[in-house]
Amino acid sequence: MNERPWLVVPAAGKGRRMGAERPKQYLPLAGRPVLARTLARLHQAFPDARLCLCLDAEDAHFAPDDVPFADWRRVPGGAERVDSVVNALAAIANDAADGDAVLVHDVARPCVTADDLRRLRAAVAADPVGALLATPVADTMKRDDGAGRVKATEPREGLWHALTPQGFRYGLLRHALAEAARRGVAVTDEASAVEALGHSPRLVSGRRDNLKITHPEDLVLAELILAAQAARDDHSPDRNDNA
Ligand SMILES: Nc1ccn([C@@H]2O[C@H](COP(=O)(O)OP(=O)(O)OP(=O)(O)O)[C@@H](O)[C@H]2O)c(=O)n1
Ligand SMILES: C[C@](O)(CO)[C@H](O)COP(=O)(O)O
Repeated sequence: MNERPWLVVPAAGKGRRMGAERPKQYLPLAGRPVLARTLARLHQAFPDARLCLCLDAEDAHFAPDDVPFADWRRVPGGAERVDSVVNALAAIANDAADGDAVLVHDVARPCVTADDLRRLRAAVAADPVGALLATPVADTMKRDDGAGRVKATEPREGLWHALTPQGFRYGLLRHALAEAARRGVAVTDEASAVEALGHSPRLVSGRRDNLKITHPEDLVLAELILAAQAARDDHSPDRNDNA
């Protein structure tokens, strides 16, 4: 496996659930756009990585100065997240080898730590199928009856929240996504496409504070998480990267 991973960052979403005046990746988070924060975390862990950044063709907010990587390219986003990832994999087809590691990370997850990123990368290197960060479900799970009442309490044993990054070898991931599209399999993350081939990606237990900014209150939480992480880690570059 090539030592320099490929990073695919889907950042072409509209942020409809956020309901802001611009896509959530361009909202300020502790003084910088969410996109800049997320890319800074990825760069901290993988300074030599090759980045594919999926952006909406009509994106009017992107600032190239927010990209800290030397080796990066812009790729047009697709209609859904999975289409953005497919576009990214197609864009690197001439440069990527089937055995190269590709880590896909939502731009909307700026609180991922360098430690989790490196552990995920190591798991991907060690596992022929691939791996994803995930965290065990901690709450009691209810199923509704479709009319606002509880139908059942579902067992939570063995249930995990899928996070990102999710990492796979280039050839397997491209094949899995193509097959999922051909068979009409619903794909909300990379792992589900690989699972549909009959494989079992490895679950790498990640931090619960690797939240996906989705709703307005998540932005407030993310700001608190970044502050707590910076206070915990004297060496965090986030302490000095507000410029
Ligand atoms: N067509 C799309 C849709 C989503 N994404 C990206 O996929 C990640 C996860 O998507 P989500 O959180 O659902 O983001 P949005 O699509 O922006 O949000 P919403 O569903 O509320 O509109 C985000 O980093 C988002 O930018 C993407 O690259 N291309
Ligand atoms: C990939 C993902 O972040 C895993 O939790 C998630 O599936 C993407 O979120 P979406 O709301 O389904 O786009």
